[in-house]
Amino acid sequence: MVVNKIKRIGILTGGGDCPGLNPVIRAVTRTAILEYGWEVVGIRNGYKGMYNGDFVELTLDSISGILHEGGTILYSSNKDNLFDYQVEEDGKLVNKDVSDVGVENIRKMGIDVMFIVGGDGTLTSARDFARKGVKVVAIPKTIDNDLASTDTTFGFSTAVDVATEALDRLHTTASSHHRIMVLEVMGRYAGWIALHSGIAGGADVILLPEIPYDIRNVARTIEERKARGKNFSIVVVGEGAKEIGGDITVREIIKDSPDPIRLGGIGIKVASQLEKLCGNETRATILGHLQRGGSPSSSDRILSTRYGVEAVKLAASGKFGNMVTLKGDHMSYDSLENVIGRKSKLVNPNGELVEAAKSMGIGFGDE
Ligand SMILES: Nc1ncnc2c1ncn2[C@@H]1O[C@H](COP(=O)(O)OP(=O)(O)O)[C@@H](O)[C@H]1O
Ligand SMILES: O=P(O)(O)OC[C@H]1O[C@](O)(COP(=O)(O)O)[C@@H](O)[C@@H]1O
Ligand SMILES: [Mg+2]
Repeated sequence: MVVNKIKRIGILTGGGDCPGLNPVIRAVTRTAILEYGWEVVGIRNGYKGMYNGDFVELTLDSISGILHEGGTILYSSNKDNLFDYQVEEDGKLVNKDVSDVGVENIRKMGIDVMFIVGGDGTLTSARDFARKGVKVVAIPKTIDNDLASTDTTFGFSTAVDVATEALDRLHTTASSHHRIMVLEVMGRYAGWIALHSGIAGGADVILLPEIPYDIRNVARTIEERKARGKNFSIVVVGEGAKEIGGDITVREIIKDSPDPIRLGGIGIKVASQLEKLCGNETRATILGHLQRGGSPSSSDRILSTRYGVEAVKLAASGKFGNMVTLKGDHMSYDSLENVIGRKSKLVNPNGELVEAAKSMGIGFGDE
């Protein structure tokens, strides 16, 4: 019954891009057209496109060949909060709530349901549009894997693969030169990418935002390796890692971004401290946006497809104001109110994975 009321859906991607966005767009479009006979409209550049009316018709043809492509054919933005949007009025720049303009634009386009793909920021706006009466179905995305309502987000596995490959490559050059190699990876305040790639890439030390470290403990782990005849070491640092009693390292503040802090620089700091303490030549690599670009892994393609198909089914059954989730191996959903109300999902310092790593002799700098 609900199905018959939907004729046209819209889809937008917001926040930092990540591998898997194109497979989600493809899954939503194909399922909507093939299973339900709906029309699909893409909204370009995240919420900015909703404000400017930047819409594009999505057809089976136009989404063909994007499954393996990184990025998003709809583009993305981590600025442009329509509830607090910068506009020019009487020659002055002022911030205003222009969300009604966005709602009116999608109404004029005949969009019955909005599919919104994003992380905590994008989904905060999605919740606010749902509160205004827009029929919203949300799909979680972030390489950081820090959204609490779902077990795993797409993009994470690809980011971990990229970081793991970087560690494999750093290993050989570290060994040739008896160096300490420090790799800084993304993740904001969550250490998932650092922990997973560190284990997969055989790191000797993993520094996480969730486990503040003492650099002397890190140096001791490296010295113990040297005593066993290993004169090189690999350290993975999550960008949000900090010393015990210390602060996060901020790279820059992006003023017009609702989440203005950009982390970065901790890898260089750790490398220079270790060079002094251990005496080995030390180099730092900041992996940066290589983790976000490029083709999604096969598991991310599958996960994105599952999220996309499930989101369309959720809309067809009239369950609006929800985000699709993965719980164990089951697709489910949670209300956007709950999703946004929850704290970020962080690494448990006493969890099984950290304990397993410690059992393997990996140092975390805390002891
Ligand atoms: N607190 C907020 N309230 C409403 N919208 C927000 C908020 N934070 C971010 N947004 C909007 O969500 C989008 C993406 O934000 P960002 O946090 O950078 O990415 P992500 O969705 O990956 O978390 C931007 O359009 C931004 O304006
Ligand atoms: O691309 P930018 O603006 O430099 O932002 C970098 C940040 O975005 C991320 O890559 C992804 O974060 P989001 O999922 O919240 O967009 C973080 O890991 C990183 O700290
Ligand atoms: Mg965010």
